Amino acid sequence: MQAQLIAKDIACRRGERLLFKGLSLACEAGDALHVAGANGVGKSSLIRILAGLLRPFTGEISTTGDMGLIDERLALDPHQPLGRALGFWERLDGCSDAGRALDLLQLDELRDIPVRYLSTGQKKRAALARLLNRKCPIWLLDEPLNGLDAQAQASVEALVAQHCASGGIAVVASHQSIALPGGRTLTIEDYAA
Ligand SMILES: Nc1ncnc2c1ncn2[C@@H]1O[C@H](COP(=O)(O)OP(=O)(O)OP(=O)(O)O)[C@@H](O)[C@H]1O
Repeated sequence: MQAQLIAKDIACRRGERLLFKGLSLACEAGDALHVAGANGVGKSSLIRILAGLLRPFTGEISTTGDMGLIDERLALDPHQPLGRALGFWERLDGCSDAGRALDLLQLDELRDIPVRYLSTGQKKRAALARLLNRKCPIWLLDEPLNGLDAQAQASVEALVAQHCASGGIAVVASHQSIALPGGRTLTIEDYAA
């Protein structure tokens, strides 16, 4: 079955504030979508709603295919060397070609460094390596370019393009511009409540 992600008539309330309402989107296999907007408009909230981690105030989400989320929380043991921390998930995820992600993200030489010592950009690349190893069709990326230099940003854009070219879906929340295949953008301010 092909990947699909559909959100219908979503409203989001945080605390006492309605952030946005009437937001719908539909992504099919191969689609990428840039979720844009200023700080605090609700980009992360939308990503968390799509991931099933936050209940929408109104509306419904339906998905076909597994989802993988990258946000500011790094789901890797900070006390383990990077190679071992990734290895833990590789075994759980049944990943057979773990070296590929380390290569693609230029992490090979950091294998023996404890995760807590990695720089911001290195941690972001480690999170992407874990996502690649999971081989899930729907990627939800919250500010994936934060902390990355220009070369690493271009690598992320290339990885997303590759993922979509092979039938994946990518929804990317970013306050900065990002080159995604198809160039579709959803601006949260357009749905301000
Ligand atoms: N648990 C919460 N209770 C109340 N308000 C919250 C809660 N979580 C977030 N907010 C508020 O909801 C708004 C949207 O937050 P969100 O993190 O989704 O914005 P964002 O567009 O991703 O911002 P940024 O670009 O700064 O990451 C913010 O004003 C934030 O303060």
